Order: sequence, then C-alpha cells, then structure tokens
Amino acid sequence: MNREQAQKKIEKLKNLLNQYSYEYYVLDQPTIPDSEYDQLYRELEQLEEQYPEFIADDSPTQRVGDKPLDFFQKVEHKVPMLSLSNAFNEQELKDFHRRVTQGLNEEVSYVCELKIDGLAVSLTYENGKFVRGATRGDGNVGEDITMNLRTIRSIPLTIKDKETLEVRGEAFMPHSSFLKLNEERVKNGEEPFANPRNAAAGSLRQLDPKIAAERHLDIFLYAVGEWENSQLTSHSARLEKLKELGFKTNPEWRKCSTIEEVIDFVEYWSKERPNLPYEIDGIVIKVDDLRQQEKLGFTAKSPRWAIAYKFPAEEAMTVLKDIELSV
Ligand SMILES: CC(C)(C)c1nc(N2CCN(c3ncccn3)CC2)c2cc(C(N)=O)c(N)nc2n1
Repeated sequence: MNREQAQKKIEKLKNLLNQYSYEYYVLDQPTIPDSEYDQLYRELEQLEEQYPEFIADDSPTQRVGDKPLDFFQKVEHKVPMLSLSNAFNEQELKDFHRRVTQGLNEEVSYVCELKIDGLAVSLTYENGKFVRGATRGDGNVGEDITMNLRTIRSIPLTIKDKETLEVRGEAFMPHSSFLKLNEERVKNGEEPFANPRNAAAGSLRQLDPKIAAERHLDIFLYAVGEWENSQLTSHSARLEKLKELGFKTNPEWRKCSTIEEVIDFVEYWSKERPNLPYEIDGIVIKVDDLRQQEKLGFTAKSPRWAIAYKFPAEEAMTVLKDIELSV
C-alpha cells in the first residue's frame, strides 16, 4: 500500500471505529462484536505507527493522553453554570408551578428529567470538534479537565455538524463501574468511595488521564450554554437536536403539560429509581419554552424556570433502618 492509500485507509478506519464507538457507548446498540472492533483498532494503530503524520486528533487512539498534568488550568464559563433551587414535597412543586404561571400569565409546559447524581461539566465544541471540557467549579470558574473528559467514550470527539456550541451535562459512574472499582480498592487496601458521585468527581480530578480512563465514566447532556446561530425555541427541541448531533442524552426525559403529569413522573421514578443502572437524586423540572424561560429569568443564583425535586437521601434511610433493627 502506498502513502496515499495509507492516508485514505487511516481516515476510513478512524471514521468506521468512531461510528462503532458511537453505536456502542451512546446508542447502547453495538452492530459488531467487540472482537471485530478490536481487530480494526489494532489495524489503525499499526497504520498510524507507520504514518504518524496522518494521525487525526479525533482518532479513537488519541482518547487517552499519555502524560499526566502538573495542575489543572482555570476556565471561566462565559455563561455561568447556575444552581438549582429545590423542592422536597408535592406542595413545593405546586408552589413552583403557581409562581411560574403567575409570572407568565399564560399556558406553560415542562420538561422533566432524571437528576443524575454525578458531576456537572461543560463541553465546548468549535466547528464540530471537542476543544475544551471543564468542571462546573463555583459556577463561574471551573477547571480544565479536557484530557480526562476525552477518555469518556460517550463524549464524541467530533459531532455530526460543524456546530460551535457549549453544552452541559452530568458526568457519572454507573453502578457496575462503581462496585467493580470499590472491590478493587478494598482488595488493594485502599479506602472505597462512599458513593458514585464521589467516585466520578475523584476520577475526573486525576491529573493522569490513564487513571480517569480506567474508571469507565459516562455522561448525559442536559443543557446548553452558548449555541451559535441556533434557532431552536424549546428545551425539548434542543435535547432532540443534541441527540441528532451525536451527544448522549438521557432517554427518560418527558414533556409534561400539567403539574399533575409532573407529579406523576416524580412519583413513578421515586419508585423506579432502584432499577436504574446509575444513581439519581431527584427530578429536574424545566419550563420548556425558551421565550418563557427568558421572561421568568433568574434569582441571584438559580433560574426561576427550573426546580429540582429531591428524593429523600437513601443513606439516611439505610442508617435509620440499621438503628431500628439494632434496638
Ligand atoms: C440548566 C439548569 C440550571 C436548569 C440545570 N442545572 C443543573 N445543575 C445545576 C446545579 N448543579 C450544581 N452542582 C454542584 C453544586 C451546585 N449546583 C448541577 C447541575 C442540572 C442537573 C441535571 C442533572 N444532574 O441531571 C439536569 N438534568 N439538569 C440540570 N439543569
């Protein structure tokens, strides 16, 4: 094979492997066996070794950097990553709904999303390429953890259009990875992580990306900071567009046109929660129409158009149970 053919073959293998990786990690619907993926991956590695000048930065071989950082750069969020106010019972959800409808004086519909219990992160794409990832930090300034986020296979290194946008989501550790990691740590005489959120945060705070890569983190995207030339007018349309672009969005979100439907959704998931393969600590309810979000605006630290319904903390329940049993 001559140089020209090698370049084409490298490009073809890269696109093929990225498509297979998207099917496996984002859609959870692999179309080839792992053995075939591994064989194609080895073929790409060998060709890239022979022709390093053709290695693309969105090649699957470039996901895990080989040199640890000495420290994390600070990153300022151009659009602040706000907090969420909380509701702890049905009445407080109704109060939220009353404030929203009084503030708008018109019909409103909501989007309800599972509240993933992980670490909020921001992903910036320029002309369709993943260029920077950062922690939420204090909402205004976070840490540049691009090289750790590149190791999360469900984060696309390039998206389907040459869009320039900044998206937000929750990086998390699925239960299966959490249990395996803690088994490993106990076996090595290390302290196990108390919960998947701490494990995810600890993994993304590693200066060595090879360690982050071993933690098998995942992500669901749920918001947009900036989106150049976007004409979309609702949050639900944005979630659908993010999915089309190749981002992983949580499949359980629902549009609710009454507060009763919101309450049904909350009740359903407060029972269904133990059957999820990841931790959630509540439900996030958002006004769907972006113009209405604009109109409602923000308090000093959180939007008036969204609220987090928090489930009672599980740990507290188990501790209570233990005490009851012991008396
Ligand atoms: C865009 C808004 C502000 C409405 C928003 N903010 C969120 N959060 C804010 C507070 N965050 C936070 N984190 C640490 C300390 C204080 N606040 C962490 C995320 C959301 C978190 C989730 C989730 N976890 O699944 C979600 N589906 N939607 C969100 N939507």
